[in-house]
Amino acid sequence: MKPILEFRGVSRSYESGSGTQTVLRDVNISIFAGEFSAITGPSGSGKSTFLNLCALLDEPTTGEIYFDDVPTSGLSEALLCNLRKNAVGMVFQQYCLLPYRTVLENVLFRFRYLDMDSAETRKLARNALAMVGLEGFEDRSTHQLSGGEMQRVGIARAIALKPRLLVADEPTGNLDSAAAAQVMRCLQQLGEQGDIAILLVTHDESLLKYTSRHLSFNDGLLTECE
Ligand SMILES: Nc1ncnc2c1ncn2[C@@H]1O[C@H](COP(=O)(O)OP(=O)(O)OP(=O)(O)O)[C@@H](O)[C@H]1O
Repeated sequence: MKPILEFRGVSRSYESGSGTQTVLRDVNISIFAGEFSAITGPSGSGKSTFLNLCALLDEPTTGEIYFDDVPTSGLSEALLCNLRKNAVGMVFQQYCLLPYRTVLENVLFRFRYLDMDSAETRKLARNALAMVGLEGFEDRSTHQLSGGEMQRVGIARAIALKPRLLVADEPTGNLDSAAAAQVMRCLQQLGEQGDIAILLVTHDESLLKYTSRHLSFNDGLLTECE
């Protein structure tokens, strides 16, 4: 099986007044469909930097990132933009929902700027809501939802276009343990369907029981944990 995403010799440095700070060092990893990977590590170890590279929001300083076997450094900004829109879904700690809009409107937001038939987008949005267990919630306003429900709307929005890769930065960071478990089970089920690779950054090691792979960063170095 070919990886969805492959890092070969990737490093990322930032320049500042005080010199160069290397945040990721020689990262080599392949990410496959059906995997649900947890990414842990101390604060400042490079987790979000890695996630931003995976979501193609940033570029390596050295090395190459392959998306579906294609080296991304050779892609035009238009093609990269297309990949970001269609092939990558993102879930945020703060949910980032439109306030006082319905659940369905929030998921439909994923289709803005896309030239798609509205009957088709509504069908995809409803399917995505069903996949996260929110069938029947379509017409509720987001301010009537619990935190766990809001995050599942965030996941539905992220998967509505059937991305190849789902990246989630601390998606349970604002949730109590019961709601966090609900969100993790939802992500686990999505991963088990086998079409998508899920990358989850978390500080909470108790969530590792839901994931199929554990990657850990320490001072910019990636370790695969057993
Ligand atoms: N755009 C940037 N410019 C300069 N330095 C940056 C930038 N983004 C991140 N850094 C630095 O890179 C290092 C790693 O940051 P990153 O956000 O990837 O860590 P993290 O492991 O996600 O941390 P946390 O768990 O606190 O979110 C930090 O020292 C941070 O200050």
